[in-house]
Amino acid sequence: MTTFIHQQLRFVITEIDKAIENHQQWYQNLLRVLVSRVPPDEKDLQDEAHKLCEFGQWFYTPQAELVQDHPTFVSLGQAHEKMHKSAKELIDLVLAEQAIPASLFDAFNDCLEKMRIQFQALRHEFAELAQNLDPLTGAQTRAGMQAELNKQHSLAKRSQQPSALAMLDLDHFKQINDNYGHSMGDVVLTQTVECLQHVLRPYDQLYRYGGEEFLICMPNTTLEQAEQVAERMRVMVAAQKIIYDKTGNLLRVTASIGVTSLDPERSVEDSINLVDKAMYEAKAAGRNLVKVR
Ligand SMILES: Nc1nc2c(ncn2[C@@H]2O[C@H](COP(=O)(O)OP(=O)(O)OP(=O)(O)O)[C@@H](O)[C@H]2O)c(=O)[nH]1
Repeated sequence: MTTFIHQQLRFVITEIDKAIENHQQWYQNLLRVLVSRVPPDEKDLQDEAHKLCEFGQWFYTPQAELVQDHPTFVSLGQAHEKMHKSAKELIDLVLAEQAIPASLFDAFNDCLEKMRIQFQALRHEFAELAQNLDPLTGAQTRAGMQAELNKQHSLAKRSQQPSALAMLDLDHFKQINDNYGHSMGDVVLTQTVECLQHVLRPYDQLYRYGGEEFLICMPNTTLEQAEQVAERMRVMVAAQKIIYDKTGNLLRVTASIGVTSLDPERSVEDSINLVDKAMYEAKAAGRNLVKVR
């Protein structure tokens, strides 16, 4: 499944809001066609009417590519298409000066209601996703962290599926703020999260745990694999090219990373404490290091 960044989520929510409003307006016009026999909109008479309304024009273009595979969007796409096809049947009958059977009108209303429910479900889902993302970096906030860790913990207990945690803290971050300014510090945080997201798999979870500290939960990952991922993250963070002035001068940043397993035999809190300890060991041993506990 696609991982969305905060800005993308906001953009999609705006499109959903527009679609809800436009379809409200569209429905009123349809009623005028059906009841008062005003001429219909040409677009509604086309077989591909669902691609021609404003939402369709957005949904069926590359612009909306990032949501087209999303399961709730797939269902919405189907409900939306069915509703437009059903509306076309009603309009065709009106144009042929035939009565609309009550069953057909009921079927249309049913489609309309299903589509509205899908829109609301999507809005709710995306608003919730956006709420749980840190607006600066796009990493997840700690809001949903405990629930996710508990879930992985009980999965590990029931199915013997190993999970691992990593705690990553940027080194001497205060100096970055002091030397280059707080807004440059913000750029470093944002760029680092982007860089980490390239290393992580879609089902890994990246949480902003504190200012410049991130907790990573890696489901279905052994301790050895987690150490390799952490090593890749360390190398990628250190290799980042962060430009800090107009002449293209680069700023370098490194990270200290602790790794441990989300061991079903101990509590989630104990695993977090342990991964934190491992991260501090990496700091104490000279920084820009991975330590496993
Ligand atoms: N720019 C920026 N700075 C932040 C943010 N959140 C926390 N910080 C800063 O991060 C710095 C963290 O500093 P310290 O905890 O002293 O750690 P450090 O300088 O990274 O040193 P070590 O962790 O020991 O390597 C503080 O100066 C915070 O103000 C943020 O959102 N943006």
